[in-house]
Amino acid sequence: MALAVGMRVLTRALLRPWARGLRVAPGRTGPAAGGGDGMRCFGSPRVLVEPDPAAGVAVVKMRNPPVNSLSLEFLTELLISLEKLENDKTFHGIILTSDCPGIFSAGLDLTEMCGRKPEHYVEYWKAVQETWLRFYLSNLVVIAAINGVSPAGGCLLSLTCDYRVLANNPKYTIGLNETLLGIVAPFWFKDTMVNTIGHRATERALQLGLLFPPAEALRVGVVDQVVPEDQVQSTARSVMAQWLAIPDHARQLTKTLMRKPTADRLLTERDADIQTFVRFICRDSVQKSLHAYLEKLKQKKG
Ligand SMILES: CCCCCCCCC/C=C/C(=O)SCCNC(=O)CCNC(=O)[C@H](O)C(C)(C)COP(=O)(O)OP(=O)(O)OC[C@H]1O[C@@H](n2cnc3c(N)ncnc32)[C@H](O)[C@@H]1OP(=O)(O)O
Repeated sequence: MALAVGMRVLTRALLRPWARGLRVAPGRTGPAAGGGDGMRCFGSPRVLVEPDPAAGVAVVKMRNPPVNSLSLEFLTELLISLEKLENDKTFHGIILTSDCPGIFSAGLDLTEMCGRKPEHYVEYWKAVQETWLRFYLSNLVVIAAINGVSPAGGCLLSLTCDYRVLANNPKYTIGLNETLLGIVAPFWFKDTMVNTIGHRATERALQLGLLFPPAEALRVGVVDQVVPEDQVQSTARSVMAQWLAIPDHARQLTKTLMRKPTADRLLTERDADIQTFVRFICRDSVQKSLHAYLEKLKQKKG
């Protein structure tokens, strides 16, 4: 498909400067998680991929401690892993989960958006856009096994998936809480949420910066299933089997049909969106809010 090919070329071009110096980590030996045929785990320092070739599935574990914040390097590694799996005909689905106990992802890395130069903000925002586009439109079935708290960008990442399973732990809240930080969720964050839970629920959730605990997240539809913590991975696997039983080309085309109009909106306004982000993030008032928020996080410990 022209769009997919175009995006791939774009990704490669975008990734090249960031990817320089990144080395793929040597795989752990032994059978893949889920009883695969012994194919080695692979990945990079911040992303561990556990392949199960027999099932056509790979578990992608985010491991950017302490909180899986979506830094530029981490996003780059995630994209490289996704591209590698998409290019390997063995795989039809991935389960996206976390290797950091209690945290799925703390969202965008606040240090990438604070006290940096405008050129850095441009580079960072391109990576955030690219990650959203690539995950949102991936031909693979992508299931989020959400085993921790998932605010803002962490929630967005899970919303790009085809299905979300959340561990039933009251601490594991999920939502787009940007307004609480004095910032605004961009239109494509909002569109992704609208496509998932509808306009009215999104309007309320975004303005109030709601972080939903599991029962509430299920009720409003931010997640598809809430299960005991020790069943998140096994549930994600059974759901995956159900999705993989559908003829792949029909499922892929249907996914594109559903998601392309939303993705196209960003694709046509990509540069303008970068400019909007940079203008917004460079404002003194926004920088002050973000600094204050980061300080509050740091002081929590002391
Ligand atoms: C018009 C439109 C224009 C466009 C307008 C712009 C649009 C931008 C959209 C933004 C989207 C986002 O995702 S913004 C990010 C939103 N994210 C959040 O609000 C989550 C903030 N974090 C938390 O609430 C908590 O850290 C939480 C994840 C629950 C984990 O709590 P814990 O007690 O386990 O851990 P903590 O002690 O808090 O954190 C451990 C360390 O990690 C750091 N840390 C925590 N979250 C971090 C983060 N997101 N980025 C960087 N660093 C983070 C802390 O400062 C600590 O650093 P040390 O003290 O040094 O160890």
